Amino acid sequence: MRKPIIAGNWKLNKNPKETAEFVAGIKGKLANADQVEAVIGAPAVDLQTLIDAAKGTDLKVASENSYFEDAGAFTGETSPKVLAEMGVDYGIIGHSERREYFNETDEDINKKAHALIKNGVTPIICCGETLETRKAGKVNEWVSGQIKAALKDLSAAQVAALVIAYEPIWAIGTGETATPEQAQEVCHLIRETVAGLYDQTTAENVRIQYGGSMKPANVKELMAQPDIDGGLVGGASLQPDSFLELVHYQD
Ligand SMILES: O=C(CO)COP(=O)(O)O
Repeated sequence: MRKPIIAGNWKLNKNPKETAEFVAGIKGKLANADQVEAVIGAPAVDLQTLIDAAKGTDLKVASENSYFEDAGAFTGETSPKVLAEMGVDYGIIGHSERREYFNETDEDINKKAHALIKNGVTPIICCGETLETRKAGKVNEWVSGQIKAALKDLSAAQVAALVIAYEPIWAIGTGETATPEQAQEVCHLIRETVAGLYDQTTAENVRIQYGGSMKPANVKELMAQPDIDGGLVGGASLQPDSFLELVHYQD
């Protein structure tokens, strides 16, 4: 059974003070931790505050990006080894904003996945197509290509334990959500791709999130889809009440 995972991705929002305030706002209110995993992905400069504030709660912590080397002369980068030492649970990698604005390639993302796993941090690997690719009818080929590249040389056991986030770029921050059917179709394709690369058991274990304007008003119908196991949420994860509503979508 795949445990649903609702993860916020704060992007470049919130400072340490706002981070602590957010956690104070959800403290004692994650009532369904045995049924749904709740995660917040925060900027690197907020992670220590988030980890300290989340102690004693069921909230898990994610980084938004990390490098593929543990240490060395890599000015400005974030070490996956240090993230693990700090107690970070998940590492978001390959977000479309990183691919677009910071020129991250599929090869970088694969190296980052290996580095996180080596250090005991669970990757959340993002994929998704542009509107142009969708209009050209090339979603399947594009997304399965991203998945194959990101998972290169990972073992079946490693893939079964990680999380894949399908985020159609045209739905991110636009208010335009993919329909549950559109999201399900691609999440199913991702699971089929994993089954083809590995086996049915691995495909049945890997968790797949949808991301792109997920909010309290649409979370239920998206989560009702058989291949959608969670959400990666930007805007609607910034306020405690909205995040709590998403985590409690089953109520
Ligand atoms: O990019 C996203 C999460 O990683 C989605 O952002 P929004 O929920 O703001 O559309």
